[in-house]
Amino acid sequence: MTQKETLAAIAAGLLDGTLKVIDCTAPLGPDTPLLKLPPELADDTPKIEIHKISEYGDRGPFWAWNWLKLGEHSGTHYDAPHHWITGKDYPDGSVDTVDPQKFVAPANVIDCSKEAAEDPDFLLTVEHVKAWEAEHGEIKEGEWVLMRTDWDRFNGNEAAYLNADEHGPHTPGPTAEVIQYLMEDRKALGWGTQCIGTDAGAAGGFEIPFPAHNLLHKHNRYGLASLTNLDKLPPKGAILIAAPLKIVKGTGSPIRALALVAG
Ligand SMILES: O=C(O)C(=O)c1ccccc1S
Ligand SMILES: [Ca+2]
Ligand SMILES: [Mn+2]
Repeated sequence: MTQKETLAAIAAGLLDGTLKVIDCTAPLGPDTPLLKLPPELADDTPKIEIHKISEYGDRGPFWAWNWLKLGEHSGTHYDAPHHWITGKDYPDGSVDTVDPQKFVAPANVIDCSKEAAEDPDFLLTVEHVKAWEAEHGEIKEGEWVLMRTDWDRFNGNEAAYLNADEHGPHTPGPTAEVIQYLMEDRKALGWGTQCIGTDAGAAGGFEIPFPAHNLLHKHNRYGLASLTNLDKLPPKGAILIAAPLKIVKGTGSPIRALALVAG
């Protein structure tokens, strides 16, 4: 099949509905859960605000529009290499300089939903990833690897989504070795999760603090956080559209994550 025929088939599938578009994005507004870091360590992203400029009234008779107070790393969002000190020097490491060719790519979805339901501190290991590859096929260079935990079910309740106690947040994520493996052995495009960030909740206390951020961006690769509806994606075969806003020198951006899935 030629590229033209491939595109024509995609167009036909989109129009007749046999090629499904799955929304992998959480609602973005004042109720969006945001990361809470230890106050003695860091400042946090402020809550999202949506301010009305006009709504067909005396300040704009025929139109409605708002202005936003919005952090780059809010809701379903994209982490660019400049987000982390290990990626700070890449000339193509901010959201406005990442090659757009990287904004559409195949996705591997590793289902950890049962493990995460049993243990909120569940960590995906290289053994898990290799067992998954043995069943579904190898992760190929340039593909996304997404950790399905169905944590999006808590997204409407910030306390449940962050799941913190006196010891800190308890949310699932990867070991450092998994990210090392995906970056160095598989040359994956990046790593995505359904939790507040690409790292596990306890990752601040790991030997390499926040290893997913550290290693993804050290390798000039990308992260996705707060994804939804990964339960609607197959283990392999989906195409993920994950394009950040072209924020000048931006370290990340809220995105509308969309997956193309064969019907
Ligand atoms: O990239 C993020 O939004 C994120 O998860 C994060 C940001 C800053 C510090 C730690 C983390 S864990
Ligand atoms: Ca769902
Ligand atoms: Mn982020």
